[in-house]
Amino acid sequence: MKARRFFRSFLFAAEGIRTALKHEQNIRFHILAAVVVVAAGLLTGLSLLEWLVVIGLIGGMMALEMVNSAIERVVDLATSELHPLAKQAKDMAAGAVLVFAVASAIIGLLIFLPKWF
Ligand SMILES: Nc1ncnc2c1ncn2[C@@H]1O[C@H](COP(=O)(O)OP(=O)(O)OP(=O)(O)O)[C@@H](O)[C@H]1O
Repeated sequence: MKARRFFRSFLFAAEGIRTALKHEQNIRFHILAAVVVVAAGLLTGLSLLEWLVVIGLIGGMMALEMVNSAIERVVDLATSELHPLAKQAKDMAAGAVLVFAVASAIIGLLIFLPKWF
């Protein structure tokens, strides 16, 4: 019974990922960026620790982008009117994505640049 519930939750999560891929252009951009980074990593040669960091950042970025999209939907569901709290919620969620993206870019540069130059 528990295993069935776990499996159902897994299916719902997979459905969420499919929805994000279908409707969110940002997610598709992140996938493209991830493919480029992984290709660069394979060509450059990364240590195990560096791969762990890169994979963690890629996964974190995509997960955060999906949470941002989920927050946008919940806000839109809660109100169709302009409300300062709706703006704050959406802007903070977008800000969280930006913070993680900037940190990821800096970490990526710190990993790759010394190997290239
Ligand atoms: N109900 C609302 N009340 C007040 N401000 C809102 C509301 N909905 C969106 N906004 C604000 O309007 C701007 C654009 O919002 P929008 O929902 O188009 O988001 P977005 O970031 O362009 O997302 P996306 O295009 O990925 O759906 C943002 O600053 C957002 O905070």
